[in-house]
Amino acid sequence: MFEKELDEEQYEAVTKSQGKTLVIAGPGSGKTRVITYKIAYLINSGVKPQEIMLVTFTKAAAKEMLQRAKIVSKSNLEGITAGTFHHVCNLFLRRYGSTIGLKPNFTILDSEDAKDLMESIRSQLIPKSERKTVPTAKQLLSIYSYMNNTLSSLKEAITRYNPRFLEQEHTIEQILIKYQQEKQAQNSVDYDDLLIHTLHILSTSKSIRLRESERYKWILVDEFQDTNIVQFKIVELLSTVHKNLIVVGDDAQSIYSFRGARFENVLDFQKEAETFKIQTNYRSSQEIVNFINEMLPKKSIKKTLCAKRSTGIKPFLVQVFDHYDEADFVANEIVNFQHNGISLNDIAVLYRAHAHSLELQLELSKHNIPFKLYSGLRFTETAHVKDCMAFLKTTVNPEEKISWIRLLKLVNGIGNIKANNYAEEISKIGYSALDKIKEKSSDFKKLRETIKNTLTVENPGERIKIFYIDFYHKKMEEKFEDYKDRREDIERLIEMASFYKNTENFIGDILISESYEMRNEDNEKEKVTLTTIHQAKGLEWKVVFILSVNPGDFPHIMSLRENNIDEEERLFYVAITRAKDYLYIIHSIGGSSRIFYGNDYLIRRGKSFIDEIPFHLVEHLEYGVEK
Ligand SMILES: Nc1ncnc2c1ncn2[C@@H]1O[C@H](COP(=O)(O)OP(=O)(O)OP(=O)(O)O)[C@@H](O)[C@H]1O
Repeated sequence: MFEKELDEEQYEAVTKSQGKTLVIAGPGSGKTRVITYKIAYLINSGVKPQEIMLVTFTKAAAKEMLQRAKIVSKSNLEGITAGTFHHVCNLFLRRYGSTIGLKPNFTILDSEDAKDLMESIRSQLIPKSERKTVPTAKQLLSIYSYMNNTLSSLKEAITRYNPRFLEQEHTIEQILIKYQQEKQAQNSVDYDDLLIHTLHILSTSKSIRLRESERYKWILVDEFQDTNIVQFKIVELLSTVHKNLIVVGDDAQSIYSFRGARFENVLDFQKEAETFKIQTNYRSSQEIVNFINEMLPKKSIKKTLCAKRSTGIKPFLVQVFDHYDEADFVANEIVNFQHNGISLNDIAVLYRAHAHSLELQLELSKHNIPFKLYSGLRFTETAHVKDCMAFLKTTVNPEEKISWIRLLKLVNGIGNIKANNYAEEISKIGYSALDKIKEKSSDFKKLRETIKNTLTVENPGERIKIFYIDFYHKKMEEKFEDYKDRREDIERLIEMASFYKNTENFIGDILISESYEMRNEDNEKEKVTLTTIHQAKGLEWKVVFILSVNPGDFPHIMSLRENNIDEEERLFYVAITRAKDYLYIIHSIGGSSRIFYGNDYLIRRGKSFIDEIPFHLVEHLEYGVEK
């Protein structure tokens, strides 16, 4: 059965795997195929669908695998349990939730609901005057979720999230206790509870554990490298009786530790499991595979991929001067590919952080190249960039009310009505109206002062910088949980703006590129994909560009500071393994000046992936000039 459809290693993994089994699947080696055929193989060997559980990372993956398995097995697979951990645990709790006091009609709070509940508890428990120092509802949920998904203590979770909140540990604990009580009183659970409650029931009730694990003769887990400790324990407990736990994954592609994924699950499981490796790569050209083999992350299980495809072109290692040259280079290459008949849909640009794509977004717009973003909003649509642009607009055109309203609403104590009234006033009589506004808060005075100070400055970059340092950075910390990432965007915005002599031109360029993009949103079919590497997981393109492979950008600045770059190595590995035919790794010698960190030189001396690249495996290109 299936000898023709599978290669030798896949065949072994499908037909010989039983008991505790770890299938280490290299990138592009056909993980999906192995799982699909394993299901079909089991069915054809007489296993009933209801005796199989398949757990996947996304709902879409489960659907795709089942569809294929149905075709291969010629069975409708009626009764199989398949889906994400959340799905599987939800089914479980519908049956057994009553043992921990959940009524069968319990409801699930989605992330928004959970945030609303947390917010209301936070407001109830913390007096208004003290709220500033307490984490926001979103931050509290992140801490809570990390604690649940890693089974760590509150202290550990806070330390990992942001040690500055340690002072608030007691308060945070009170809020979280109340949050738990409230959920229980409302007969509801959040996403994490689905896992935590399931684990609790399975660990404490022997009869349920035996009944369920008697039922599931085979448990298959996809993307095992990204499971957390709770998920790992759940599938172990569910396979207590038959012990047929087949997990498939690639330890070298584990990239979700920030969410609690535990790369060590693979290594721990390997100690007690039989291991199969599938190492034929069906995706990339021989040259790219040679390169991939050399870049295997150091701490991962040894594997050597063997390319199935014929030879192609070596990956390109491109040295540019700075981000502008980088954007210019990529845009030009994309135009060339287009001329050579390659569809824009076959091209992707990958980066470590959304901020690295900003110049490119503008450059693609200038070249009329449509693109879609998998990660984040368009630069110009993000709230913090819009805030800065609103400020900038008020400095050139006091008559524009929309920008004034946006800006004034940043001030504590100014809501919609006041902001509208003040904006009306300023648009009529100009900046002098600012002095007539009777707002006593120091916040407002600060804003007024900031505006006045910037009016005498020519350079738009300098204007945003003053606005940011004197006023906005505090607002950003209050408003956004991910303010650190957003700070990078602001740095880039300042950097871009500083190339312009006059503010009107800068605003014009930014807004025109934005309106071009809006116009072309829906009617263009072919688009280049711009995505973070995290979002590119599992996907593939003919042409892949990896941007900003500079110390501090990628590897990320935080990982360099913490001297923890293992996960960055795995991210780099995920990135390079997405390419089928053309791979470009781009780094800059100039780099960006990190205005607010001020320690750029230090960081730039940190680890660089470029130093690790065997030079004979890549084609070298240089682009751009020293400015
Ligand atoms: N035995 C095979 N013969 C021909 N093509 C195969 C075979 N096995 C897998 N493939 C093809 O290889 C490609 C990569 O497979 P798949 O997307 O499942 O990889 P993967 O292991 O999930 O990779 P990654 O982890 O890098 O995302 C697919 O196009 C798949 O159809």
